[in-house]
Amino acid sequence: MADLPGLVVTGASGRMGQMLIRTITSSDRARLVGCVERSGHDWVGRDVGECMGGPAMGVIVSDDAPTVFAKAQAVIDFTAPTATVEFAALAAQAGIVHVIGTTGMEGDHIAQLTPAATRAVIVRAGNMSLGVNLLTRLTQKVAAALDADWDIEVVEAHHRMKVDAPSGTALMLGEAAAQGRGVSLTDVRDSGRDGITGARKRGDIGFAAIRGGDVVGEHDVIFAADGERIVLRHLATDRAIFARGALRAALWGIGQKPGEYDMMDVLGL
Ligand SMILES: NC(=O)C1=CN([C@@H]2O[C@H](COP(=O)(O)OP(=O)(O)OC[C@H]3O[C@@H](n4cnc5c(N)ncnc54)[C@H](OP(=O)(O)O)[C@@H]3O)[C@@H](O)[C@H]2O)C=CC1
Ligand SMILES: O=C(O)C1=N[C@H](C(=O)O)C[C@H](O)C1
Repeated sequence: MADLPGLVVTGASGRMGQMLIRTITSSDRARLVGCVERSGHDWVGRDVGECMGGPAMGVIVSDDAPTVFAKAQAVIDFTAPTATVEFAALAAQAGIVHVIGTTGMEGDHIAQLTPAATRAVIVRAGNMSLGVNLLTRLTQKVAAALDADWDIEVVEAHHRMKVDAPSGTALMLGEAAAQGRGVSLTDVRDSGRDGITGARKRGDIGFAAIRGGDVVGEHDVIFAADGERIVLRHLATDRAIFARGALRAALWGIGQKPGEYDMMDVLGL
């Protein structure tokens, strides 16, 4: 057991934090060696199992990331962009793998990961599930096969607590569609339509976001032409799919050279 790779979870109290803790502690391929929450959080200093309403796990939640990272081979981080940038520097200092599930990262956040990736492995993806990563490849292939007579729209739905839009997954799918078409998403992205928007511009890739209830995550990529429509769809009904993907990414990352990777690399897609 002590030989298994040691993993840390940041944002331990979050929806994904708790799912990751359950996934790691029920796996026979890794062990949980630390949990991090921000200073002042009422879980800090308490056993994480008890915080989650179950038996003690022997892991005390800490707000001291550098000390906890020093005991681990990888950290799995589903938090928020500013926190993730800070954790990337600390993971690089400790020389451990940093698996990033955090979405809503803007260009400047992503640029700040580059120095860390010269010293350590970073695996980052807007969606860690096998299904979505397969859908991403399919989207690229379908987009490559069709011309701009086919309008591309990405529609996503998530729970009422989600703070970023379009979702990280929607952007992954949009990027794949743009790549398939041989264009840059920045040049053709159309998100947040409201009011008199004018007719749709040929070649644009549109995004629409629905927020409500407890929806785990739903994504449609629609290819709409005159007289016909293709819809590629992924429905997530359980956050365990993301946690399993993140665990797989952490174990894969431990054997790699420093650099920035994504789930396509991990899954070999
Ligand atoms: N890539 C993927 O496959 C998936 C990605 N996600 C993404 O993961 C992220 C988290 O989602 P979810 O678990 O639902 O969100 P939650 O809000 O439930 O959890 C976020 C956690 O991060 C902590 N956190 C936020 N900011 C900081 C900070 N500055 N320092 C330390 N901790 C911080 C929060 O602590 P506090 O409560 O104190 O704010 C909380 O514990 C989102 O970006 C989401 O889009 C989600 C699912 C799948
Ligand atoms: O915030 C979420 O919940 C999710 N976020 C990711 C995203 O932004 O795509 C992945 C998944 O859809 C759930």
